[in-house]
Amino acid sequence: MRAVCVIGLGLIGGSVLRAASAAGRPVWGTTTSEDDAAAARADGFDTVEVDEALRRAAAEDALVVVATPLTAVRGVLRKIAEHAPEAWLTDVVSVKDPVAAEVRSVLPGARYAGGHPMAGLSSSGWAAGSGELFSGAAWAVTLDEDTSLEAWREAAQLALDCGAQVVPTSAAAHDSAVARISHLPHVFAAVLAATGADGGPLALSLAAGSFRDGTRVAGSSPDLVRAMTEGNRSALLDAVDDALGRLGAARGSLASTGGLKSTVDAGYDARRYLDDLLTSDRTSTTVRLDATAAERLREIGEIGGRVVALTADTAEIEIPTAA
Ligand SMILES: O=C(O)C(=O)C[C@]1(C(=O)O)C=C[C@@H](O)C=C1
Repeated sequence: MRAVCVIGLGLIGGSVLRAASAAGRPVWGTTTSEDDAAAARADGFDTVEVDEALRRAAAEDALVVVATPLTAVRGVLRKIAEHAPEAWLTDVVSVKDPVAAEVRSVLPGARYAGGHPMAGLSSSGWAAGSGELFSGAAWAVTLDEDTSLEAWREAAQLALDCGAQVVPTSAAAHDSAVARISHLPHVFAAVLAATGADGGPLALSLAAGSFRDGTRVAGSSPDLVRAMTEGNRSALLDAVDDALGRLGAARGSLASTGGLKSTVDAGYDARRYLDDLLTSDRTSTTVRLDATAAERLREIGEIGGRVVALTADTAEIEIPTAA
């Protein structure tokens, strides 16, 4: 089993390290946080300083996983270029196009496929992580024209070892999807929390389920939220525009007719669809891919003992999810 070297041992990196280790892979990690390093060591994990971690990655032909905030990625890639310029490489950063662009410019020899586990908590740091964080979660693994299939397979295998479900996507399609279902919710949560707080102590002392659910991620680390939302600026602007259009329509309708029917009905239908998706007894994931990506994935055939099946005409991919 290929060894795994994790750079950044916060909530996500720390959870990858634990899960990969539990899957039986040799693992070590490195972090600039003294607290996270000490906590990881106390839990029995091998942590070393970054140069040593990367020298070891080169010697053992390990998979290097970048698990730092987007703002630190360029510096980390430069370090990797110094010690392991042809590394097997993936990352768990929540935007994919900017990371892929950095890899192309700083580490052209790396065998890279981007990754993004769709799991998190509003708390951060090693102590908040767990080897089960990704269990059953979707994990995007990016496939673009210049992605090597071997690198894609390595990144997908890590996701499977962490108990996640692989969702293949291009970096650009990922970024616009995630702008809507992750970055926009973080902006909404911030706006909602601040708007509710403007209602004063009475409003907050009456706050119950809807306000708590809608504002939960407003309690996430502001630095991390800013790094992911600002890092996906263009796609997020489109999503914000779309949402503003809907809010404007809701306001217009409320002001003119007093009715919110179309707003509420559209939200209800969307949420019911999501619930069906989450609760259905799925034995496979179906993702629509463009024809080129589908054709390339067909070459992989199988990852982690699971067959990747493509339906011929529609360029959809079915990945059985049963472990
Ligand atoms: O559950 C949370 O607290 C999260 O914010 C997790 C969440 C999200 O759902 O938006 C946030 C960022 C990650 O990149 C992926 C998932």
